[in-house]
Amino acid sequence: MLTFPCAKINLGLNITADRPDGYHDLETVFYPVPLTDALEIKLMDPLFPHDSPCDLKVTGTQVDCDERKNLVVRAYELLAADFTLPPIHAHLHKRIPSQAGLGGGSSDCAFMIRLLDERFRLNMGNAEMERYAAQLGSDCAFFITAEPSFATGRGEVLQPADGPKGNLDGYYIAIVKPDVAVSTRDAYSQIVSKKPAKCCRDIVRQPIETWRHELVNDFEEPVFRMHPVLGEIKQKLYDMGAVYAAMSGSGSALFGIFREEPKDLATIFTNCFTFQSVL
Ligand SMILES: C[C@@](CO)(OP(=O)(O)O)[C@H](O)COP(=O)(O)OP(=O)(O)OC[C@H]1O[C@@H](n2ccc(N)nc2=O)[C@H](O)[C@@H]1O
Ligand SMILES: Nc1ncnc2c1ncn2[C@@H]1O[C@H](COP(=O)(O)OP(=O)(O)O)[C@@H](O)[C@H]1O
Repeated sequence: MLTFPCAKINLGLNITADRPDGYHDLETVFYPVPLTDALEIKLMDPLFPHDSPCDLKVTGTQVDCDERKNLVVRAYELLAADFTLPPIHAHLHKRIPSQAGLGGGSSDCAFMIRLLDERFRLNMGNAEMERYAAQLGSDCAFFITAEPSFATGRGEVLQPADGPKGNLDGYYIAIVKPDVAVSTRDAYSQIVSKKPAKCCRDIVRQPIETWRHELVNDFEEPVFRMHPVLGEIKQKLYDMGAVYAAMSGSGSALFGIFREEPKDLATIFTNCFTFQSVL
């Protein structure tokens, strides 16, 4: 059985408070984008010699973590503690860049939970799958439905991001991934949390032309200070005609939203993806 875990971008991201558990409260609009990994599972032959009941092979772009610690394996182990699951082979083909703020690892584990639920008829509803996903990472729960969502709490409290102006159907989204790695934990350590003047959910309901002046990702200021090239890429996306451009999550990927398909992006940026936003 095969599935395609998608990436996300953050339309606005405000870190609103420090929490006693060491995490931060935030407000963000998660928006799914059709840049995907591929994830397949197959039943393991009972005679196949195995160390782990989830035998994972990873291909494609590099992931900086041991296969046994991969979030796909951790999702299997989390469910295997509560459900009877047979041993499986999993194949993950990575296309979503890592340490990009695009939620690639989070998406893989949420899609693994969905895949296991469907294949082995675990009969979990979305709410139960979201609870499992949230145990693996703060933004994992969003990927269970991967619908545009307004997120609060650690990122796991989700509501539909309603409002027609938040729907980017027909627009082109360009994602640029510079050769800079940003650790999410380090990025959070640079943040001074505060409530925004206006909530990002309300701003994305406004006409997209207003976003440039109102929609903020709080990580940009400290991360651009550490890596000025990221601010330069954001400006370049505006110079190329983006109606809105920002960093995604804690970086280092930048995205631009365009009315017309941006031309020659690949000649300007070495690692970039463009697609029309159709949900
Ligand atoms: C910043 C965001 C914004 O969407 O995305 P990415 O840039 O990673 O895509 C998310 O909050 C990332 O969520 P996720 O990547 O799941 O984070 P986790 O694995 O739960 O936590 C990694 C580390 O980030 C910090 N962390 C994370 C979430 C949060 N609300 N407060 C935090 O302080 C903690 O230091 C934690 O140890
Ligand atoms: N399936 C996976 N894909 C990507 N990263 C993974 C995966 N499983 C575990 N990881 C670890 O999680 C970290 C964060 O995942 P990543 O996809 O880079 O998220 P983001 O770019 O949103 O911060 C990676 O640097 C890697 O060490």
